Order: sequence, then structure tokens, then C-alpha cells
Amino acid sequence: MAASCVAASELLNNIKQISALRPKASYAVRAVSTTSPQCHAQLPQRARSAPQQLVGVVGLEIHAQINSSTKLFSGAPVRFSAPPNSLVSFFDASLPGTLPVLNKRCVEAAVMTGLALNCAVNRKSLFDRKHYFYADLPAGYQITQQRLPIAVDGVLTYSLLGGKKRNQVMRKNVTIKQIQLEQDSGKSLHDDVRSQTLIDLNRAGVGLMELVMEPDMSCGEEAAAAVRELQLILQALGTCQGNMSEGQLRVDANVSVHRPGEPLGVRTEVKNINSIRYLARAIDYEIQRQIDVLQRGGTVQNETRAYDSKSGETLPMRDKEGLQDYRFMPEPNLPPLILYEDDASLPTGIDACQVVVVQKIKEGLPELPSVKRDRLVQTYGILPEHSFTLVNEDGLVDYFEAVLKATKKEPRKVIGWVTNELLGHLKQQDMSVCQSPISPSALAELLELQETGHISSSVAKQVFQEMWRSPGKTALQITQEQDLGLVSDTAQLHIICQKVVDSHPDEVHAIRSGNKKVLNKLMGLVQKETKGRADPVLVRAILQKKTS
Ligand SMILES: Nc1ncnc2c1ncn2[C@@H]1O[C@H](COP(=O)(O)OP(=O)(O)OP(=O)(O)O)[C@@H](O)[C@H]1O
Ligand SMILES: [Mg+2]
Ligand SMILES: [Mg+2]
Repeated sequence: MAASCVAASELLNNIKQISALRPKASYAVRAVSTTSPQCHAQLPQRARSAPQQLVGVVGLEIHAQINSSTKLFSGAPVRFSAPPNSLVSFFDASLPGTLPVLNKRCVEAAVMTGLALNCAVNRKSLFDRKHYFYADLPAGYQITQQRLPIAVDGVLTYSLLGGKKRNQVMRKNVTIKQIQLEQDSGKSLHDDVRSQTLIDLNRAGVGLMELVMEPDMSCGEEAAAAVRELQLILQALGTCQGNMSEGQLRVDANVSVHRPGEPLGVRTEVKNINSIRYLARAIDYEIQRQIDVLQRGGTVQNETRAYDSKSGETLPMRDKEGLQDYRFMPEPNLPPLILYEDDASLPTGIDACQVVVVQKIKEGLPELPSVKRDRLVQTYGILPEHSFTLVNEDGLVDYFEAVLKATKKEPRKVIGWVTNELLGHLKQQDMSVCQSPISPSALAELLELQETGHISSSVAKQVFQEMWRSPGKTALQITQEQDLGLVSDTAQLHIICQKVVDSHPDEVHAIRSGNKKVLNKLMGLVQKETKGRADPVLVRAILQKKTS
């Protein structure tokens, strides 16, 4: 391998101090609200065809850092948050005489991703140099695939929850124009106090897959759902860890507005988006901003804008490439990248370990999120929207299946506890599933108490709240300490039911005149008296007798 690692101290001594060249990213996190233009796809048919309505058009460019132990063209390690300039080979620092050596793992990851996104994987692709001058790109060019990328013409199918109650799963497609392999740049670190910029080359040369999507989306919500699906696919494949806040997945949103049926409008490109929530907000803000500009009689400029998560606005960064000439040219130090269909198509004398065979990668593709959702629906009889929630929330499928293993309760009865009770509590406190104070086995114990008739369903919810507040206490302990067990003493229930019947003559009259639903109100009153502990089957039977 042509490139080797330079000692960290050596490079640290040589860190260039330069004046700030790039605008700084603003990563402060604060909830902001933005105007939220309606999704074109969700507009009623009449509004959609109304000629005067301006609608948003969104196309994403996504840079996914390839999950590989070494860089794309050098043997330097890839690691997040290592000391600055400790993971830099001579090649990454562009020392004269160094040559790129293509990392097979990165090629395999791009092929795998292309196959999972239904792309045509090119048996031959080419590398090119794209020139631009930034301090964090020491060669003065990036090696990318401009003329012939590794994969083209794919499709990403994603789903949105729509309808009045947001419980209808709506499937949508976005076309993947291409996936290209390219190098990441280094990082400029801005030191405000000393008013200088330092360069960290640890990221320089890390393998990226740039996924370019066609402008098939129309609002922030659609883009957010598509990126979430892509993130789940990449994580299932293991080709990218997909953490947006750590920059492993970086999304640039191209946004324009137009009237349906007319040519697309001028686009702006929004950068600095480091979470899916901010992506949706940035896009909706930008669509609304462009609509306002046009409605005031102005024109939209073709420019790059940065999203400021503090204010929830997009702000101009610099003019777009109209002014920039990348001077693309073929990379002379890398031959065409050739892939082989299967072992039979390997030319004689070629070692199968040295090349990438597409068929082998196809055979090794893991279960993708959409297949997982279908499997969950079929195996457990749950609704599609529930499978959607389970798969989209990190760790929730495992949690759900762990609860099922420890209880005899039917999956269809467990699912509500997991997607409403548990997830509701987690969301309220901005916690992830792995941070839940209630473990799957603790929840299973609670559900068993309910299933075996020891506690009523309303008491089970009270116990759940108490378990959330006092981690470590079991459902049984709480039930015993607070005397929440089911009251099945018929004599005692008779007395309570009689009291309720005597004090509600109008309701009793209504039931006797045929309005049987009113019985539920009386049942509710009995439960109120017993703090939800009365055995509902017994109470119903007693009340029916008393009101017949
Ligand atoms: N009118 C438009 N409105 C919204 N998005 C658009 C529009 N036209 C093109 N796009 C999107 O812009 C992106 C163009 O990406 P591409 O990589 O081809 O070019 P680029 O942005 O000029 O290059 P660079 O990689 O240097 O940013 C695509 O995601 C495409 O879907
Ligand atoms: Mg691009
Ligand atoms: Mg772009």
C-alpha cells in the first residue's frame, strides 16, 4: 500500500494556521417552530390542480460515510473523535509521490447499497478529479465519480403516516439518480478567541457514497421520511452508521417552488442540517421563504444557504457553482473500477479475493426494513402502522419481541403498550428505547398480572406510571404496596353497585328502557369508587341484574 500513517505529533506540529475560510456551522439545539407549507402530495385533488398554487420541489444530495476500518484510498484508520491529525497517511496529506490504492470494502459497501436501492450497478465505473481550493482539501481536488458512477437509476420506497388520525401508511417513491464513490475532506476548526482556523485531516480521505436523488419530493415531511428510511437501510446493511449529528450522514436539501405543470423553479441548496427534524424544518422554511419572495414580485437566487437551528431560518452562505469551475478531469492514478457478475465471469488467473463479485454481495444482503415490517405484520398480526412505528424507532422491535417472549399475552394486546404507553413516555422525556427505566421483562411482568386477572387494565396503567417513576420496583411490589389487586369479593361489589344504582335513577331508567350503553357509565362509576380495582366481569354481571 502506497500510503502509511504519519505520527500524530509530527502533523500536529505542522498544523497550518489560516484565517477563517468557511462559515461556521451552528449546532446549538433548540426547538423552533417554522411555517409548514402543506405537502403537495397531501393537498386535496382540487387544490393540487389549482393553477395559481405554488408548491415545493425537493431533491436531496446525501453524503454517507462508509463504515470501513480504513479510508477510501489509504490504509489510515477511520475513527470518530480521535485526537486531531492522528489518523492521517502521507497520501491523505497529499505528500508528493503517494498514490491512491482503492479500498475493496468501500467498493463492496457501495455495491451493496446500490443493490438495496434497486440501482443498476455499473460493471465499469470511473474516477475523476473535482478541483476546488479549501484548506481542508490538501490536494486541491477531490477524487469522485463524475462521468461514470458505480450505481445509477435506483428507487427508494418510503412511507408516511397520513390520514386524519395519521394512522394510514402511504407509500412513496423517490428516484435515486446515482451513487458515486468519493473522498471526504478534512475539517476546519475555527478558534474564535484567537481568530484563526486549524485543520484536522483525520476525516480527509474517508470513503463517502454520494447519493443523488431526483427532485421527487414536495415538503419537509416527505424528505424526512425518505432520509429516515435510507438511514434504516444503511444501518441494516452496515454500510454506514448513519448518525447525522456525528456527520456520518450529511444531507443537502435542494429546494425550489413552481406551479404544477410548469417548469421547475430556480433551486437553492440548504446545508448545515444535522438531524432529520431540522431537515424537515429547514425545507418547509425554505419553501415558504421562496413562495413569499415570488409573491412579493422578487426572484429566487441560485445560492447555497445554511440552516440556523437556533432561529429556524435559512441564511445565504455563498453563490452557487454558476461562478465555480470544478475543472473535472479523469483521475490518472486509478484505472477503471471493474466489477464481475459472478465467479463464472472471472477471467482466468484472477484471484476472486482481489475483486468484487456482484452476485456474492446480492446473496449476502440482509433483511431490509420494509421486509422486516411485513414480517412483523404477518408473524404477530399487528397493524401496518404499528410495524412502521416499531421499525422506525431504534431498538423498539427488539424491545417488543423481548416482552413477547416473557408473557403469554397476545402480540396484538402487547403492541399498544409498547407503541403508546412506553413510546409516549419516552418521547415526552426525549429518551431513546435503550434508556427506558422499564425493562422488557418488567413490562412483561406487569402484563402478566393483568392477563391472569390480578389487576384490572386501568390499574395496570397506574402501575406502569409508578414503575416509570420508581425504577427498580416491580409491578407486583407496587400492586401489593398500594393494595391495587383486583376486587373480586362479590358481597363487597354488590354493596358498591347498589350505591351507584340508587344514586343514578335516570341512568337506570334509560337502561331499563333499552339503552344498554348507559350501563358502561355505571360501570365507570363503580370503577371510580374502587379506584379502578373492581373485577369488570363481575361488576357488569351485578349491574345487569340490578338494572334488569
Ligand atoms: N429545480 C429543482 N428543485 C429542487 N431540487 C432540484 C432541482 N433541480 C435539481 N435538483 C436537485 O439538485 C440536486 C443536484 O445535485 P448534483 O449533485 O447533480 O449537482 P450539484 O448540486 O450542482 O453538485 P454538487 O455535488 O457540487 O453539490 C439533485 O438532488 C436534484 O434532485
Ligand atoms: Mg452533488
Ligand atoms: Mg449539490
